[in-house]
Amino acid sequence: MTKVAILGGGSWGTAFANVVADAGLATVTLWCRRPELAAAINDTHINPDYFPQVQLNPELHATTDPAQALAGAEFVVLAVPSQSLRDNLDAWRPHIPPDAVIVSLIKGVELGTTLRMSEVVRSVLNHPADQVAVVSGPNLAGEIAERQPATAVVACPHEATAVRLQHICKAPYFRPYTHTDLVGAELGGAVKNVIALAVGVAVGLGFGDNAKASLITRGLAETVRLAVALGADEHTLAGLAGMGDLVATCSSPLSRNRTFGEKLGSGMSVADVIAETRQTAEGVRSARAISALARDNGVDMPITETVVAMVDEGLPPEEALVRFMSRSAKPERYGVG
Ligand SMILES: NC(=O)C1=CN([C@@H]2O[C@H](COP(=O)(O)OP(=O)(O)OC[C@H]3O[C@@H](n4cnc5c(N)ncnc54)[C@H](O)[C@@H]3O)[C@@H](O)[C@H]2O)C=CC1
Ligand SMILES: O=C(CO)COP(=O)(O)O
Repeated sequence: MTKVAILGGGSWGTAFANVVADAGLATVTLWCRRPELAAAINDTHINPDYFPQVQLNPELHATTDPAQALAGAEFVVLAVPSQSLRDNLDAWRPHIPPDAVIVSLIKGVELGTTLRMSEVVRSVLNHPADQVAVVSGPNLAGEIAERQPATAVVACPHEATAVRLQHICKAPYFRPYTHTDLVGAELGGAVKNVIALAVGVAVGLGFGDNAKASLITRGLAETVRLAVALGADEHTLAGLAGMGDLVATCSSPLSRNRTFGEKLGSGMSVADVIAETRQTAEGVRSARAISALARDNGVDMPITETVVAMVDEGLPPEEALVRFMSRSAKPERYGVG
């Protein structure tokens, strides 16, 4: 059987490891940071910290030893926060088989370098582009852990690699589609977290569906502008990794990014929201990196910039709204192509 290592026993790492175990074509080892979590998964087949109500596949094995997780792995799946990935990869590098396919589940952009996660992987591991893939799409981990139906995109510039990955994660409730547009799939996932934050703010301010739909649609427009400027196919963003993920995340109270924004919009300070947010809300730190990437490429991303102003510069949500609504009048389509 194919050997798969999944590095990161948080919500998506656990849920995705369960998908691969349920798909039944691979042996799956989940690397967790904490020994008590690994022991609970091995002994009870439950991840008590993230999904206490879910019975995981009993074939799923957990360990805190990266060497054990990575020995002989044909697929190495990364499920840690975007801003720690580089340090994690540095530590794991000696154990990662050079011919393994590296799969990023991570939806973020690195602060400082503005690199996408696949670029961070390649810069640390020197893996060829054909051996680096991403999984993205409307994939709220809580629903997938409960084995509710979902679809996803598995993207790799080398189509045969995407097909191999598709096979090992195709479970009865999880339907992955292949794609070769890695850039589009990655940016769709990263930017939607920022847009979900903005939608959350609108919800927290008490606004209704017109405001939400406007942010989702204009959020997609600025995602497309950035992605196309960086070489993506604009149609990718009309698919699961673009519109699909954006709609799911912006509509769901399960979304950590939307919830973060909702708390800001209802009057909490950024520091207070950060203090009570236990799981990763990627949009909070990736917003600044995405806005820098946009600026470097001459792309206008007003929603992203407004989120940066609220999260990093303390702009009150009410003022952010005024700033956004008073921008100069424009045609609906500009700056694409
Ligand atoms: N939760 C979800 O519904 C989905 C999440 N994602 C993406 O997956 C990535 C991981 O997110 P989640 O699993 O949701 O986050 P999480 O907060 O639930 O789990 C993060 C995991 O990384 C570990 N971790 C945190 N800091 C670390 C560090 N410095 N070194 C090593 N490990 C560290 C934690 O112990 C935990 O196991 C994010 O980029 C997120 O955007 C993508 C799709 C769905
Ligand atoms: O990426 C996700 C759904 O596809 C999860 O969104 P949050 O990180 O906002 O919870």
